[in-house]
Amino acid sequence: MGTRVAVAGASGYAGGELLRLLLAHPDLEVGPVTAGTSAGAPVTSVHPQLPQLAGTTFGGTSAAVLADADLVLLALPHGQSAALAAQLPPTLPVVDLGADHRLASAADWEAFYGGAHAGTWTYGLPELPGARAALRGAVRVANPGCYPTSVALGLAPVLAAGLVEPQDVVVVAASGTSGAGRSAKASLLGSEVMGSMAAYKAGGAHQHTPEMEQTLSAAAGAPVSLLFTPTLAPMPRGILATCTARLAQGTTTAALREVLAAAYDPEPFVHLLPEGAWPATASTYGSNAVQLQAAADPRSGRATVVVAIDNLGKGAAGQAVQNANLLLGLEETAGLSAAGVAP
Ligand SMILES: NC(=O)C1=CN([C@@H]2O[C@H](COP(=O)(O)OP(=O)(O)OC[C@H]3O[C@@H](n4cnc5c(N)ncnc54)[C@H](OP(=O)(O)O)[C@@H]3O)[C@@H](O)[C@H]2O)C=CC1
Ligand SMILES: CC(=O)N[C@@H](CCC(=O)OP(=O)(O)O)C(=O)O
Repeated sequence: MGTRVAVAGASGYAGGELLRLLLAHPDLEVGPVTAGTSAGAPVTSVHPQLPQLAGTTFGGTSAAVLADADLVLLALPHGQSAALAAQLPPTLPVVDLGADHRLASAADWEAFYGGAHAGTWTYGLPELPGARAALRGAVRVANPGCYPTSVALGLAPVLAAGLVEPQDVVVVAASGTSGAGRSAKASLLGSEVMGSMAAYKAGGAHQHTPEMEQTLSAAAGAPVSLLFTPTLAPMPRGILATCTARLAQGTTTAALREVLAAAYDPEPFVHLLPEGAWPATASTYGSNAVQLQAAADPRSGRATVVVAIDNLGKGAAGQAVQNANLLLGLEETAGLSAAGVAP
């Protein structure tokens, strides 16, 4: 029998994408599949795109059900993972797609999410320096947030190289509507989203701000201050993050690109585009790919790094499978594609 993977929150958007990836994975197979209000319903009634699971129904979510697997993927709303994970056998590998175990600072958790801080797990962004080795030896992994994945990959190398200043980083990012989860469907499918873009949680209020600062401060070796403005775009999937930061003295476009190329040329999923080409979400659609580009603007004194991902791919389920591969000692790229679906 292959390695069985349990998915909690399998009736959600991230859960559905996890199931799609697991069904195509050469070494993993779908184990217990659990949900909340959808428990008892056929999987295909929620995910008609997964005919291989005809005949399978969602189970109720409990530690006992999930423990009947070799690895557990938690795709539950924020605040729902910690209590459940605490009841699982400590040796059972778990990747949590939610935020419960991402932040080291209890004060930041309480300020942005509320409630008690559950603790910190190994942060699952394999392309960050040193992360891969830590993930290979980990049992519990906090999968990063969708926006923080894009921003960290864009800015960490240039901050680490001292090419931009750690203070006054500004990020404006657009997300597809699936980023808000299935439960937001009724309002997101309505006329208020189609044909319009809207900012939300602006003015430093978004819960991903401390997660971005945490990762980037570690990369820079100095505290990073960052203003993040998320926007909702009328598309089902994708994140386009536009990150700008003050240039350090003498930083050129060539220097930014050289550092990003050195960081990502060996990476199977992260692609620095040819100079002058800028990322588009469509190129990453349905994949675990990341596309990025950078330029220095001496006139404004700022660097721009633009990053595109699929929020459900590298922003959630793809990254979780990449982390699961590392935890289980499998080929890191197994079951994952860097090729997007286009047009
Ligand atoms: N969507 C995205 O792009 C990304 C999502 N994530 C994270 O993944 C997680 C899931 O997000 P997403 O798929 O978008 O959310 P959805 O709202 O689409 O799905 C939530 C899932 O959790 C289940 N659920 C809710 N409450 C409970 C409960 N009390 N007990 C058991 N199951 C419950 C739901 O089941 P049911 O519907 O049957 O009640 C559903 O399966 C979140 O933590 C999110 O932050 C991370 C990165 C990106
Ligand atoms: C469009 C939209 O609403 N996006 C969500 C993304 C949250 C999410 O999915 O959270 P994690 O990535 O932390 O798990 C938001 O901005 O809150």
